[in-house]
Amino acid sequence: MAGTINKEVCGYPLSIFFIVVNEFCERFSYYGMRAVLVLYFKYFLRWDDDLATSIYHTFVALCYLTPILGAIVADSWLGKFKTIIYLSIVYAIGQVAMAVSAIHDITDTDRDGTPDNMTFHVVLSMVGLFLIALGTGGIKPCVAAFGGDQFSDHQDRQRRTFFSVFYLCINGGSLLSTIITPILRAQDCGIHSQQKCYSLAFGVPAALMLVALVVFIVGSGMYYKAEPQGNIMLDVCKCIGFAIKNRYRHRSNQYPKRQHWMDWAEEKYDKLLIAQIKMVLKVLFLYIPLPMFWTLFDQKGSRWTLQATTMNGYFGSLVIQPDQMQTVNPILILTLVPIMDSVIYPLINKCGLNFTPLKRMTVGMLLAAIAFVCAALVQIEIDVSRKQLLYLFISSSHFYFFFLNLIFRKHCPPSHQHPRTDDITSKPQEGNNAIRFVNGMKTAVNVSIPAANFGLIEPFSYSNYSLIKNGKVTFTLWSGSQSCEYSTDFGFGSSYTFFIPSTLVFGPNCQESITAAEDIKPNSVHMALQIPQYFFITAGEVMFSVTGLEFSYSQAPSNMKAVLQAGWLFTVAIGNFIVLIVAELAKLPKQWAEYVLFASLLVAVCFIFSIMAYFYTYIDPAEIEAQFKKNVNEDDEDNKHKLQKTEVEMNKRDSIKCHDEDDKDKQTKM
Ligand SMILES: NCC(=O)N[C@@H](CCC(N)=O)C(=O)O
Repeated sequence: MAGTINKEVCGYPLSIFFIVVNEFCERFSYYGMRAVLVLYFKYFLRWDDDLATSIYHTFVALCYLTPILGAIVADSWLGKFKTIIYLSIVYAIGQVAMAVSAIHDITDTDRDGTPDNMTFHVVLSMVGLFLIALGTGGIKPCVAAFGGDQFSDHQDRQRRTFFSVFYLCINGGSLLSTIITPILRAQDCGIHSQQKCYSLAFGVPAALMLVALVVFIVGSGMYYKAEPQGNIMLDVCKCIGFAIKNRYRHRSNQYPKRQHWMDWAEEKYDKLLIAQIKMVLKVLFLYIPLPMFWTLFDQKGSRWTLQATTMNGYFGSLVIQPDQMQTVNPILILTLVPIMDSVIYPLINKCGLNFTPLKRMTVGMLLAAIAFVCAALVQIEIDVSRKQLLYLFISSSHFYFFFLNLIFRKHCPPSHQHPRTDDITSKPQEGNNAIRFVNGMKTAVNVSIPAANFGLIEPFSYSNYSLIKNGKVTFTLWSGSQSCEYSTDFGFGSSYTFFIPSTLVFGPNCQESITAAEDIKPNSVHMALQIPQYFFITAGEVMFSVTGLEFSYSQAPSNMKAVLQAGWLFTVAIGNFIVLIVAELAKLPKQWAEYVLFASLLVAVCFIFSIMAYFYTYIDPAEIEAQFKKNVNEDDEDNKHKLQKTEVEMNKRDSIKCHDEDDKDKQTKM
């Protein structure tokens, strides 16, 4: 580090405290918003699964395309500090826009609980997501590098510890937010009507982004702020462009071939820069198959969350929301990273196996493929249970309504017979339960719970369905001035018809009198079945992602570490685009088949990657650079030597000349 750090605590610059806290809050903000995003698309904006998944992955892809932009702005223009400040403001505005877009009351003019001008909500949320992608991606390559800048050259150990703590902060922030924001989303809130509280679920991440910004600004006086060094990316592009042009100009056979096509830039560019670009290109070539890993990895937040909505979230007395299942990933990261580093890798080494970074990444890919096979098996289990439920539904409702029709005909004149409300034939969304009442009494009955009112149910008539969350619910039934209570427990995704018999006696409770018909059974496949797929994908992430980050850093030349980091993040962006393309092209009718397709594609890509990795030779960029510098110095020494020799000879000649002239002068004077 070129600057001086004044304040240090336990050998660490105090400034990194602000950077680490900033990262924690920023990742909380990002992952918290992302955890509920696909459900917001589906249930608030009312998009179908495919559109929700497509827009989700487009957003994630954009978040990993913008790091290139952030790196260019920081390196060539504003510097990292200012780039982080300005883009964090953009980011916070985006989060606020998302929170506002989720307030249904803004356009709910008829106050029925649903937005009346969906265009307003869609446009505002899309603008918000664009600003967030610009902010989060833009600052991503800057914050880590800015943290690294705070250390002096002799603080290598501390810098390494900083990066570990930094990674743990990422996952700590992500863990907390993926627990908290789904809880906030599951709350009911609103001014005129109570709806799922997406505005709060986006509002808290917005507040955390503001905290991140304030914390970063508070540390301002303590940072080492390196000046922008000029845009290395531009130099790299120009050098590659020149090499291609020069090669094309000299395409005829009369020109001797060069060892590497980049050597055609030698006429104009420094040999060291050319060597550095060769190192980068070698790694970038190896990156080509990597996006497929991210294609599978990032479906945790979309397809897997949607899968969880069709499952049973009861863990004893604890109820897990579908989007909260994503917390399994950071929990496993926080435990698996230390276990891998201190137990698994040393054990493999002890067995005499050379578990190189590229081998680890290959195994990481295979683990991700296994995770998708697990997801497919879970999906098959869900599909089978649904088929059984549909059969049960058809048989129970047929029997039930045959029975009701008999009662209607007996008690009710044709003019009073009301048509039956449309039966639900598929599982209610979001793990809710669809409930309706049938009034078999000769008087009207009002049924209500704190969260819903079934309204006044006419004699021998049906109420509409109401969606009710899981857990214990107490219904209050009113007829004139008489009332009674009926309580029952609901699971996830069921449908019930409750029958109020003509013989109902109102009293303190009517528990025994009301009969329930289970039209659709609650979700029976337990969410715990998703744990194996989360375990495999996270173990894969530790082997692939953590190793990949380290590999990208260690194989990059000193002045292009950021270039390769941007390249690494670019593979994540491409991976998310592949989800869109494959899902769109394949259009498989069965979800499990799509999971198997993705797993097979990753195995195929993994095979190609292992062949490429076999031919890769690891390098020590610092050594190569030192060699070049030595050669240049030796050349310089030679040149200096030659120059000195020439100067001496010239001086000699001059002095002889001078002597001659002096002699001549002397002779003339004499
Ligand atoms: N477990 C998620 C995680 O650690 N994510 C990191 C790295 C993501 C990536 N694709 O490189 C993060 O910075 O969010």
